[in-house]
Amino acid sequence: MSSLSLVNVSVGARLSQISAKVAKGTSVHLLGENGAGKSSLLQLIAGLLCADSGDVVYQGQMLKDIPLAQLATLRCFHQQSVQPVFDLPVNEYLGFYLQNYRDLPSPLEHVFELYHLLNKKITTLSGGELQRVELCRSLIQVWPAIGAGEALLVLDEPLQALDIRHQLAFLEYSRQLVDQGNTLVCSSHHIAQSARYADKIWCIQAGKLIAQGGAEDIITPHILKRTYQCHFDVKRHANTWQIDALGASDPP
Ligand SMILES: Nc1ncnc2c1ncn2[C@@H]1O[C@H](COP(=O)(O)OP(=O)(O)OP(=O)(O)O)[C@@H](O)[C@H]1O
Repeated sequence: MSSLSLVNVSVGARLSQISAKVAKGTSVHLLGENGAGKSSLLQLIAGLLCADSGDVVYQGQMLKDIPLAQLATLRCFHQQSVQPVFDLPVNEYLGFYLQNYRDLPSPLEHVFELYHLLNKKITTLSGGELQRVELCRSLIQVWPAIGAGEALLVLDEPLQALDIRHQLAFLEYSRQLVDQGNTLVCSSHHIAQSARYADKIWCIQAGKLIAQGGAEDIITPHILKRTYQCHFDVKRHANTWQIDALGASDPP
């Protein structure tokens, strides 16, 4: 069953006639150059941007007909950059979102290694520390749905600012969440990590979905060149990928 269907969706000059399906319990990574439309598509999927034409259907219901309060229990949206406005310690900030939970769910505390950050003021965190707190906050919002394997996780550049250890910890954890039935749609500028961890990759170029499929079909020099206007050398190892960008001009 499809968790999410996009049917011929357009938004101004930002997205043009996008049609795709996301099965429940799968992960989709969006690749594309700056300004291609990845964030716009994620905002649309999260119900935060209205389509000019076409439909977004989530679990058999038109997304625009789902009350925001209900949607907020089913899907979370992690923004690409968040400026903290509250000068609060991290534990008090996250406490706003915990609702009926007394403590931070331990998998989140563990994956995002928040132990030593909990008493720090949120305004004093490094970029990567803030990213870990914000990812944690996004997942807390839908924690009951995650537990039931019913959540839709819409994450704009979740790997941004994370060091490599925290990138891998997040990617491994998101794989577990997807294997439990949750659905993940995220954007990424880390092509090799996406090739390794995504079930499906969507390539966005100038607001159009120009290619979609598994990594073995999509992560090719030809499709990456169409996506990024850049030449690539691609090598696949056992379960990792080596992807070298060779530059915009023709290779010698
Ligand atoms: N609120 C807005 N109103 C009008 N145009 C917008 C708005 N937000 C973004 N755009 C435009 O839509 C296009 C797609 O932007 P978007 O943020 O979706 O790109 P992106 O693929 O996420 O890029 P990046 O990799 O730089 O994050 C860009 O041309 C951008 O200038």
